[in-house]
Amino acid sequence: MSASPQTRTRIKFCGFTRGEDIDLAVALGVDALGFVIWPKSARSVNVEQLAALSARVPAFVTRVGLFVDQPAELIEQCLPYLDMLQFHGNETPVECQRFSLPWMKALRMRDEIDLTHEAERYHHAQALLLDAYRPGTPGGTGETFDWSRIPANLAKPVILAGGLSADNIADAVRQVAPYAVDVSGGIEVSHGCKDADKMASFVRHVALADTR
Ligand SMILES: O=C(O)c1ccccc1N[C@@H]1O[C@H](COP(=O)(O)O)[C@@H](O)[C@H]1O
Repeated sequence: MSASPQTRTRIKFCGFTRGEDIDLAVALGVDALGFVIWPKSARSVNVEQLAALSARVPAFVTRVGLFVDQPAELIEQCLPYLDMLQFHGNETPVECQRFSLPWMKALRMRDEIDLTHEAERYHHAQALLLDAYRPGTPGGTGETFDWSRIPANLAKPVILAGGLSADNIADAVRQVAPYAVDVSGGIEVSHGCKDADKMASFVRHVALADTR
């Protein structure tokens, strides 16, 4: 539910593990930086690493913690270092809502998903993040999905994710007109290590698409 007209597509870069990559993303004007707390990810950081990386993020840049069906106690430990939560597993609306921070719910685009219903179900979410579906993997697959499956006028802001890169982001922004876009693999040299040129090119292509 968007209250005001959108002027530009917001950008979230996800999966930071290195301070120098954070500095580059901030310099590029990226709106939100994601930290994967899920330990099975090749991009995961623990609470101590999160604290150190989070301290590097200046004011007015949103620090997002990504969790996949993890214990509430662990999430509570991370809260002081975050501004927003990203639930990327099978968390229920009640489970997402029990913390003191705003949150987004990631939905994987399996064939039978009903996004209108999910938007009602997760009505306390600030946004819905739409990602590709690969059985057995919660996300970060580097795969795209058919963007035409996203209904127009969904009751929640859409954060488009899944296999985005400088090569396809302009098409994605023009076709979907999402509130924001989120990328991890498409701006990396290797898992958790971001590529300065890919990050800059991604931001440039979003801006170009926004102006047309
Ligand atoms: O990045 C991960 O390792 C990850 C692990 C578990 C769930 C989600 C994960 N990342 C999120 O997945 C999407 C798409 O990533 P990609 O651009 O296709 O690599 C994005 O929202 C990441 O935040």
